[in-house]
Amino acid sequence: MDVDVIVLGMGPGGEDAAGRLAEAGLKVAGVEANLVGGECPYWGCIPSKMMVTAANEVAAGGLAPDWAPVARRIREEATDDWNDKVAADRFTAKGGILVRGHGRVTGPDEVTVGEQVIRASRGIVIAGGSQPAIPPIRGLDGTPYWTNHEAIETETVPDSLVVLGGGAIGVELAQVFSRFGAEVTVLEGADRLLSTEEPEASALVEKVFTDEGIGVRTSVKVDEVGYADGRFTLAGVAAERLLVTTGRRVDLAALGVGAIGLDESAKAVPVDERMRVAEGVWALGDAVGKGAFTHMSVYHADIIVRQILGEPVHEAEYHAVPRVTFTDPEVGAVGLTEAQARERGLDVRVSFTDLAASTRGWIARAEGFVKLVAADGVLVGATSAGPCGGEVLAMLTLAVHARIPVERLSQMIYAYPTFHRAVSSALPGLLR
Ligand SMILES: Cc1cc2nc3c(=O)[nH]c(=O)nc-3n(C[C@H](O)[C@H](O)[C@H](O)COP(=O)(O)OP(=O)(O)OC[C@H]3O[C@@H](n4cnc5c(N)ncnc54)[C@H](O)[C@@H]3O)c2cc1C
Ligand SMILES: NC(=O)c1ccc[n+]([C@@H]2O[C@H](COP(=O)([O-])OP(=O)(O)OC[C@H]3O[C@@H](n4cnc5c(N)ncnc54)[C@H](O)[C@@H]3O)[C@@H](O)[C@H]2O)c1
Repeated sequence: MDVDVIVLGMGPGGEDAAGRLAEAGLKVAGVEANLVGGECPYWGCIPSKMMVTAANEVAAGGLAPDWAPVARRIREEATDDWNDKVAADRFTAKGGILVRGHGRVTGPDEVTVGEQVIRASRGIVIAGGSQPAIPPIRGLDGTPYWTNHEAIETETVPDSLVVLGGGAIGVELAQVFSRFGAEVTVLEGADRLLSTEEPEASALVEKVFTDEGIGVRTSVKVDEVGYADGRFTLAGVAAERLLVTTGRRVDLAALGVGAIGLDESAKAVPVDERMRVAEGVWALGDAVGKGAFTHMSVYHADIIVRQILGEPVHEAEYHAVPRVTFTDPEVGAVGLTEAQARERGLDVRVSFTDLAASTRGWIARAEGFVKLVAADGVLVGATSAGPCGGEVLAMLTLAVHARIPVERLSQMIYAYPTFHRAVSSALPGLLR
């Protein structure tokens, strides 16, 4: 088959790129091995945030800890029982050609799916996303451990759960299952949860978890997993279920990118600032290792689509990448942490404000904080943790993205009494 563009992988980034290119009148083949929409709508962001929303209502006392309606909502509203007909129809209605199956790049303008060879005259977009990275722990292979897929699909809450890996997925799901009645222990290899975020964020989440009865063990090295009589045992903890959330990996060999001269043992598909891999080949999203977030996939897709359509395009920038971990309290962060800024040799200034010191924080009895990291008179990073940490993050993302001088930010009027007013309390600490 001859087309204009092949999009290999129809996750959030691939689906967006393929749909927009098809709408613009190009002949687009979207290749998908599993479900059109990818990880985010079926096993990631959307169902996990439905779980988080329900868990927060349980914790607030507004909802009984009954899992059945949560599982039903995920099945009926989020995933259509893990059926992508709506998404597939949406793409074909735009004129796109959906090719189901596992595709491999077999040349600079060619992707092969089973017996079918597809050739593209305008380009290939590699959008294969990522898969759970499973550590090579003795005894783990062959056991019925969960990844995010089984955790999202579950119709029952286990009586006990060990979560291996205290990153974003691990902490969000640990709190959900705990609030729905499971006895949960998080085992983290690093010396703190959310180890890539500010240490104050880790301390806050660890404190809240401990207060809620979630076991937290850090600096844990798991050498062996035992599984017998329906129970897992690892690092001295026994539980009905084991959820492995130890990061994600990109399988370059499965994408066949050796055919265009790439090292298939690399961790990610290498791209330049316009997401170009080679002449007529682009890549996006989790596959390029520049932040595994849906908003990054769609950001990349926009840069690629504009080039293919000959529209004005900007280069990808990574100084203001926002991320939100949807624990309660939420941890929102953008740009560099203090440690990362110091590692870069920047002349760093830091300021910290406890949310409880702000009027709204005090009224809401909120736990959280705002931490600002500045260099050369502009914010280079910030963390907003609290009940609306992900929303307070918006103004901080704008400030880091647009490099608004700290001085100018300190002249702004902050509505009273809001959580974001804590930012105005932290700013003077950067100016002194
Ligand atoms: C539990 C969980 C919660 C998350 N929560 C959030 C959140 O709150 N906010 C956020 O921003 N991000 C979140 N993420 C991350 C987000 O889901 C991913 O960053 C996003 O889905 C990546 O999009 P993508 O388009 O790069 O790839 P993916 O979503 O991984 O999709 C890639 C697609 O390509 C297909 N594919 C791969 N290889 C081939 C091949 N060779 N041939 C054919 N098809 C192929 C796959 O089947 C898949 O459908 C979460 C992830 C998880 C697991
Ligand atoms: N709210 C969000 O935006 C959101 C939510 C979930 C996931 N995501 C995305 O998905 C990505 C993957 O999530 P994740 O939580 O799987 O990965 P992660 O890389 O964020 O965290 C993995 C954690 O597991 C630990 N770990 C690794 N190997 C271990 C081992 N053998 N024993 C014990 N601990 C071990 C790491 O130290 C790390 O803390 C995230 O980085 C994020 O980009 C985003």
